[in-house]
Amino acid sequence: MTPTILKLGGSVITEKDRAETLDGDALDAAADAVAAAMECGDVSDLILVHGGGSFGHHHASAAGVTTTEGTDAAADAVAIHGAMKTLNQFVLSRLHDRGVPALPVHPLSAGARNADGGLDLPLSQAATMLGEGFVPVLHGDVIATEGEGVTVLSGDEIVTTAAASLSAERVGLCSTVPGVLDTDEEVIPEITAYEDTADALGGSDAGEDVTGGMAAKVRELLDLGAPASVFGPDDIGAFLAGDGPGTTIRGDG
Ligand SMILES: Nc1ncnc2c1ncn2[C@@H]1O[C@H](COP(=O)(O)OP(=O)(O)OP(=O)(O)O)[C@@H](O)[C@H]1O
Ligand SMILES: C=C(C)CCOP(=O)(O)O
Repeated sequence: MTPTILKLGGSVITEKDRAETLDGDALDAAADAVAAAMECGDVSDLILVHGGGSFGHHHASAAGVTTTEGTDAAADAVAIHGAMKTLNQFVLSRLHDRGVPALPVHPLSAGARNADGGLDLPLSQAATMLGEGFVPVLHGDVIATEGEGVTVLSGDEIVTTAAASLSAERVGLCSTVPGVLDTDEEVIPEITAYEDTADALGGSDAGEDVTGGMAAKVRELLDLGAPASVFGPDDIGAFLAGDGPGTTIRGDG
């Protein structure tokens, strides 16, 4: 089994500058593209991951929790995790409306980080779901972290971890932008080293974001041993059909 992993950016499926606000039209369009690709056989072993948008990032920011700064307040952890489960439920129901057999996987209950930040995220549940014909849907979350309480786990880190442990064939990150943009706002077709694009790379312009926006995304994807595509919402279908839209990030692992 060589799955395809697609992340739906939180900035795509939510209104990132308004707390806990879904972008229903954008989520419908993404769900349409996934359902169409599955129905015509463009993709079969598909894992979906979604980001936090105005659900996770809003609560994480209010609690001062990031990928490295944790909290030991259970109420804050539950607020962040609960918001992400709410968003996950929206994603699942839009997929179910279209006949996609999606099942939730909540990382808080599955994995942990050690004191060095190393992530242990067992994914046998997702692998077994794939084998049974389901589409696992993971999401950015909080995760128990040695010495920090809980920290934020970004959807991007889930993507790279899952891609490595499940030997993903294809990896795609759908964000609001049509790819990684250079300083003239043109899509960069291929990135092989962080220094090539560092001048143009910033955080998220789409509201609160505790996980670092595009700069963090590129760093994460360069560490992956497989090529990954960053593209906009209009290119979900093209990606699932096997094209490499937007920017291809090709690190050396
Ligand atoms: N050089 C760049 N090219 C493209 N986008 C950039 C660049 N520099 C900064 N950005 C910002 O990065 C954002 C994408 O990162 P963001 O973390 O918001 O994505 P996401 O994965 O869709 O959302 P989330 O983190 O909520 O899941 C873009 O919307 C843009 O505002
Ligand atoms: C803020 C939380 C809880 C998840 C962040 O995931 P991301 O939006 O993929 O960076």
